[in-house]
Amino acid sequence: MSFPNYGQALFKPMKQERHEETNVNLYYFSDFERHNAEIAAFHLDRILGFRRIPPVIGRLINVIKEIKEVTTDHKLVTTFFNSPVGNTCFHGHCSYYCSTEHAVCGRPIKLEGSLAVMLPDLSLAPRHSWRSPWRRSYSRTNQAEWETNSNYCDTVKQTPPYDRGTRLVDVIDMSILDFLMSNMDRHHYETFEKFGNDTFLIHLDNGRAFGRHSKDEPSILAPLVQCCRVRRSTLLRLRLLSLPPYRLSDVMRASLSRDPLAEVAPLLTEPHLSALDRRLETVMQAIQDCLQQHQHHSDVIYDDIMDYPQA
Ligand SMILES: Nc1ncnc2c1ncn2[C@@H]1O[C@H](COP(=O)(O)OP(=O)(O)OP(=O)(O)O)[C@@H](O)[C@H]1O
Ligand SMILES: [Mn+2]
Repeated sequence: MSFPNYGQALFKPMKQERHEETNVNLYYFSDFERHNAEIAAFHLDRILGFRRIPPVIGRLINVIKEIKEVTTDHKLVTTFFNSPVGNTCFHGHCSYYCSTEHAVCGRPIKLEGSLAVMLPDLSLAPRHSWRSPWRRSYSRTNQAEWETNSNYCDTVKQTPPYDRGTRLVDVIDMSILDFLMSNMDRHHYETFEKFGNDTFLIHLDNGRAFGRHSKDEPSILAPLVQCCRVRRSTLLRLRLLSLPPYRLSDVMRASLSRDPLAEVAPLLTEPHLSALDRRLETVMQAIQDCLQQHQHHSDVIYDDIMDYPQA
């Protein structure tokens, strides 16, 4: 979406009700994208102290006044229609999913959506897209190597850029974030090319997170479990978020209540918030198991805050 002041944002419309859980027969790669997941992922990433997801905010949009009547895309205007119950819908033009069957509909003209801050244009700030070493196979029949080889991390650790610096612990942070929000769709992550290899990661596309609250997906934690490495700053933050006064679900609830869409309905339902606390316990237990399996704490804990005193 482009604004009159030339600002841009990436818009994802609401596709699914907040209380709906992803159908158990759907593979992760067929799941819908959820606008509230994009918003909640931004908040969670910030609460974890990572700040690798560009800001995302919710908006209730009037599809006639704020899209149809002001767009300069004349083709888009021709795709607006009224649904049988009188809601205003549109589908735009693209190669897949741009048809009346996959239209986006207002109620009757109001549409919820997420707006992500647009990163600088690729011509100004080129980004490198990195395939995650723990990428899923995106197939109903094939397994990825990490699913069958329990020594997989040893290979990753020897492969640049994971063989030095913080890249490996960055990917492990990413797996903790994804496990907490149950995102199985992290096929890639990005970096700004200008900053070389010693730089922070960027996590775009979080729309398939927060699909199920009643089930956890342990395989998302494979990088942590297989490598038994974690940043000390991450561990300290997770510990803090396990304490009653800073309970992750409470901090998330408070943070999400500041989003404009919270006035329509809470961004995450209570079962999703409790799932965060349950999954955080699982992460803490995984780190505990690693510490027990290793002789020295420093084998497991990557000390990235050396001037901060040990507990
Ligand atoms: N905040 C952003 N700023 C700039 N570009 C972005 C932003 N978020 C996503 N993109 C780019 O837009 C494209 C599509 O975004 P996204 O992956 O979220 O949508 P998608 O519908 O899930 O697409 P895909 O099927 O490719 O995963 C990606 O190439 C991504 O690099
Ligand atoms: Mn995607």
